[in-house]
Formats: sequence, structure tokens, C-alpha cells
Amino acid sequence: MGGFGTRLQHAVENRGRLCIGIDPHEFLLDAWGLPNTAAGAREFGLRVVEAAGERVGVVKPQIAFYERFGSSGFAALESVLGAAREAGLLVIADVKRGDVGTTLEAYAKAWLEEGSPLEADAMTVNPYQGFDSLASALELADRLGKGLFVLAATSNPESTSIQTARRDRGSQLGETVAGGIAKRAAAWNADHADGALGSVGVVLGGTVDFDLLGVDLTGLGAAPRTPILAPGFGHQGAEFARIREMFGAAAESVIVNVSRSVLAAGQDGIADAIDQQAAELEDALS
Ligand SMILES: O=C(O)c1cc(=O)[nH]c(=O)n1[C@@H]1O[C@H](COP(=O)(O)O)[C@@H](O)[C@H]1O
Repeated sequence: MGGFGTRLQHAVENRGRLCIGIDPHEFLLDAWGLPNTAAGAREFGLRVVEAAGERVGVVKPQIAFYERFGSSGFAALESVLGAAREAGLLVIADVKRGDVGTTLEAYAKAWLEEGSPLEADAMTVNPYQGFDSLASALELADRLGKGLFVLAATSNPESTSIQTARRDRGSQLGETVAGGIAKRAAAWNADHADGALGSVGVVLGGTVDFDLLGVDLTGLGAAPRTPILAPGFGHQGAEFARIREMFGAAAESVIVNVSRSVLAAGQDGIADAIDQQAAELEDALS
């Protein structure tokens, strides 16, 4: 059915733009009446998947909340990833990997290769070692029909100190770090997309000022469009009502992640909370 971008486009058309984060924070496990153990994180993830399965198209497990339990945490995560994919959800593994090419390739195989115990549909990658250091993961994802989301303008307030920095030499002279990364992702999609939406997305926080960050939203919104994973809504302060104004020409490509603001509803309230946020998001985008 085509590459990740095409599957994402299909998920958005059928299930909307909300992505549910699977982030079993210690305080959430406690609020859900679950133990702060790998078994608790597994149960939490499975219940989120159950609630999300009928309601949205995409989930984003944040692996730090599983990794903290060591090997039993990874076993728990394997169950959650398997259940999510079985439920027909697209899974973005939030792993934020980045390294020299051959090492990054091993990470990409771990998270994207068919049959890997941790197989997901897409993973988040960190381009701090240079966009070109992502080449092995870009090529692997392309070959396997999987996706990547490259950190570009992140939602945390500390991000601007690095991401607004401007290059003082080379072909991208004057461009910000964030703008340059977004441009490279869009260029990759222009060369490789097999449909209206590319398979290489960028992470753009809903809390940031894209003018200040120097991100070319028109370029991201041009065909083939570049998917945008937008965290920062709810708990970190970004609001659905501002998405159109903020993302402008790229608004059609935004996948909105919510984690704590929906997970805080607890296990009895999560299904209704997802329905409510999905309806609010659709309202804001219509
Ligand atoms: O890559 C991410 O998903 C991410 C990037 C970013 O810039 N900011 C950010 O908050 N995230 C992740 O998105 C989720 C946001 O969680 P909430 O603030 O609880 O909605 C967490 O899993 C973060 O790790």
C-alpha cells in the first residue's frame, strides 16, 4: 500500500490528525492504579492502545518510559508495539536516535526492520551530527517503506539556543539550523515520495515561533508535502485553536501529539478524553 507517507495519509483521512502518546510516567501509573514496574507500564500501554485503536490512526510510544525498567521494560514495550500494530495503528517509536552512519543504521534496523522485535512504522531521529549522518536511516526507511521524523524545531524552551543558530558558511549560508533541517527533509521527499505525502517528516513543536526558527512552512507544505509531528499541545501549553495560524501553508500536514493531557484522564476516562480531543482538533482544523 505504498510507503509510510502514503499509509500516514490514509490514516489521517480515515482517523484524523490526533496522535496519542504512550508515556507511562510514574505519576500516571500511580493515577491509573498501576504499579511503577515494567508490568505496570505494559498494562498502561495496552490499555492506551485499546482506547486509541478505534479512535485515532497513530500512536507514539516514548521508549524512555519503558527503557527505565531495563530488559523487562523492553519486553513490555514489545507487547505494546505488537498490540498497536495489530490494532491497525501506525506506530511512531519515539527514540530520538542519532549517531555516525553505521551505528545509526543498526538503530534503524532495530526499530524499522520487518520482523524486528521492536518493529515500528516510523522512528524519531536526531540530526545533531549533521543531516547527512542520517543517510543510512533515510535509505533503510525508504527501502523498507518506513518513516522517519527528524527533530527540527523542538517544543522545549531551551531549543532556541541551538536551533535558531545561523550557518556562517557553505551552501546553506544564513539558514537557521532548524530551517536547514526542515529544508533537507522536504528535499528528500521531493526526490523520494511515492504519493502526496512524503515518508520523512520533521518534528516541529506547537510551542515555538517558526519565524524566529527560520522554518519555511511553504516549502514543507509544497507537494509532495512533508509530514509534521507536532508535540507540545496540552500539557506544554500549545493550543489546537492556533494550529492553522501557526503552521500556515503546512497546516494540512500536521499530526498533533498529545500525551499527558489525555493520559491524565485515567483508565476509566481515557476513551472519552481521546474522543473529546479528537473532536476539538477537528473543530479547530475545519
Ligand atoms: O519527538 C517528540 O515526540 C517530542 C519532540 C519535542 O520537541 N517535544 C516533545 O515533547 N516530544 C515528545 O512528545 C511528548 C509530549 O508529551 P506531553 O507534553 O505530555 O503531551 C513526549 O513524549 C515528548 O518526549
